[in-house]
Amino acid sequence: MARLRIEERYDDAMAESMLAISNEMPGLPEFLGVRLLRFAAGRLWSEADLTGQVPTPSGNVHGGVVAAILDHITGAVVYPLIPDGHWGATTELKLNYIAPVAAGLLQADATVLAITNRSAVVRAEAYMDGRLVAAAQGTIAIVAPRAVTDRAAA
Ligand SMILES: CC(C)(COP(=O)(O)OP(=O)(O)OC[C@H]1O[C@@H](n2cnc3c(N)ncnc32)[C@H](O)[C@@H]1OP(=O)(O)O)[C@@H](O)C(=O)NCCC(=O)NCCSC(=O)Cc1ccccc1
Repeated sequence: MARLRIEERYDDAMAESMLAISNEMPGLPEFLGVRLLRFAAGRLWSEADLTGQVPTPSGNVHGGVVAAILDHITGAVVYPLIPDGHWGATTELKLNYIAPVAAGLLQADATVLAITNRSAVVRAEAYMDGRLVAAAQGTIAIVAPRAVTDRAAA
């Protein structure tokens, strides 16, 4: 497969489908209250109402909640760029907590910095009241469906 640019890979129908699926299905996004808002080629915007999240003893939202949200959007942003049925498997994610997060509305966005046929490097940032509170960067492996992998190995 030839190396394609992000704009050439972008599938708007897949992006729409991701918005519908991710915002309706139960699971971690529902648990965290995170909603995907909008995709563009290699970009994703989201928000999460952290009002109901259990705070740490210091009264702030647990860092793991913010990490899970950034993990979710760094994976999700890749889907409109990869072949239908492939899996975006996060293999590494590093994160800086920059400021304490109080209960309220968190805004987070993800950007694909680079993508090949096998992996993507993605950056994500989280904001509270316009202030940067966390930044992450990760590697997403692009994994073919098992049936394709199994046929190639046979
Ligand atoms: C698969 C790979 C990434 C790379 O493996 P490779 O270099 O290709 O090596 P190899 O071929 O040796 O396979 C190794 C093992 O993988 C298995 N396998 C292979 N292909 C498939 C397949 N198609 N489906 C299922 N399994 C498959 C294979 O059977 C073998 O299993 P075994 O060891 O025999 O039992 C592996 O390192 C891995 O799974 N890492 C963990 C990633 C992870 O769980 N990340 C966190 C969740 S992602 C997330 O949350 C992001 C997100 C957010 C929002 C929305 C959506 C997404």
